[in-house]
Amino acid sequence: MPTGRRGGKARPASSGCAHCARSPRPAISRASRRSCATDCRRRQRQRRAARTKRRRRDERGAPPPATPGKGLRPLQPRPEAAPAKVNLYLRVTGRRADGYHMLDSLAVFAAAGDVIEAMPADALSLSVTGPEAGALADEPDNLVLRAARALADHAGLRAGAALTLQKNLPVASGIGGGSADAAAALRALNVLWGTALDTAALRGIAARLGADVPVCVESRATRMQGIGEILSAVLPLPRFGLLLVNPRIALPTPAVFKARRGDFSPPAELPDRIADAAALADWLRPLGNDLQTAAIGLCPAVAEVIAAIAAQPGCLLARMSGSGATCFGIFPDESAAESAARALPPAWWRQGGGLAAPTAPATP
Ligand SMILES: C[C@@](CO)(OP(=O)(O)O)[C@H](O)COP(=O)(O)OP(=O)(O)OC[C@H]1O[C@@H](n2ccc(N)nc2=O)[C@H](O)[C@@H]1O
Ligand SMILES: Nc1ncnc2c1ncn2[C@@H]1O[C@H](COP(=O)(O)OP(=O)(O)O)[C@@H](O)[C@H]1O
Repeated sequence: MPTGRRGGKARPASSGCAHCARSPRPAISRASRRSCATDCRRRQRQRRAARTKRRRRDERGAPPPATPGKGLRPLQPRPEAAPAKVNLYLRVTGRRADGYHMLDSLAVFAAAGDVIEAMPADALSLSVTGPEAGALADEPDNLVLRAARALADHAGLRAGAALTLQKNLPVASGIGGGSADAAAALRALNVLWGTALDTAALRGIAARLGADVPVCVESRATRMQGIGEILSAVLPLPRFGLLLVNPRIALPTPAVFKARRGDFSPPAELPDRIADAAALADWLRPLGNDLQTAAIGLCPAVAEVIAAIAAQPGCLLARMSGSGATCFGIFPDESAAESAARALPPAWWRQGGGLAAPTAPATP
């Protein structure tokens, strides 16, 4: 008759160890059988102790100890892309009582970007590498660490991680590098810590870190409204080449919003269909970037960069992204954008190519 165990599979009775009903091979010695029985008694004692501890904790109503969740944890760090955000148009539609501006913008994500990696560790740490790392040397509170703390708080964890940021994007440059890094850290730690939050929950945490962070969770073409937290899917965009150029002058976002003058703009009207890169540029042309004039006032090099991009063969539109000073050009394809990048002054930061693959599944 099978000797069943509570909630487990029935095991056959045997002449082996009396405690675990393990059936030793006939060749096994008496000494081995004795040692098996000793092991089993020890395991039984450990299981009993654990059950007693759990029961006592339940009786006290205490929560389980704060440790990372039990989801999948990568043995090797999976590099998490943090693609640059580009505002194809940006309209300032109003201002809230707290000083934040209401926006209407179409954000896309370039193949160029930073990279985050997260490894298991007892404490939280960040090491910054890459060509633009120097600009963050004096950063007192990197957005990557702020994102990690925000996720741990949300999940009620006391968890650590050794984070690495490969900083390729210029800092304070209107392409949301810090926001992309924060969003990538949330995604990487959501896996490492097994917190398994969905995209909508990650966006909620992201919104507490900065206006641009929610859109960077998925990194797909998205219309941003409100102060950046109201996100809606857009019609499929045609394939096009994207050139990014920064004159290597940092432009802080608050200063540009402060310098903006003039009326607010109405939101854009989105077409049903955009046939190709030329039609995309034609639609975007009148929509503008309402921060561009203010940015040029603070940093005249922005006008120089826009003129240089516009003069490249095949350029369909040249404009500033976000609060600058990075500017972008739309080209018929990736190779035209790459050629234009090579033709521009090497003293500028230039990246030509296409769009990034989305970094998270689309939110329903
Ligand atoms: C302008 C945009 C357009 O995508 O991009 P960037 O130029 O930063 O890349 C964003 O709205 C920037 O978002 P983000 O850089 O996350 O801004 P936050 O850290 O939240 O805010 C920095 C400061 O910018 C101003 N700010 C930001 C967003 C907004 N909708 N209205 C504002 O007035 C506020 O002065 C705020 O104190
Ligand atoms: N990982 C990070 N990358 C860039 N900037 C960061 C980061 N962490 C904190 N910051 C701070 O955030 C500010 C905005 O950075 P960034 O996102 O690069 O600007 P923008 O949104 O204009 O492209 C920087 O001036 C810097 O002080």
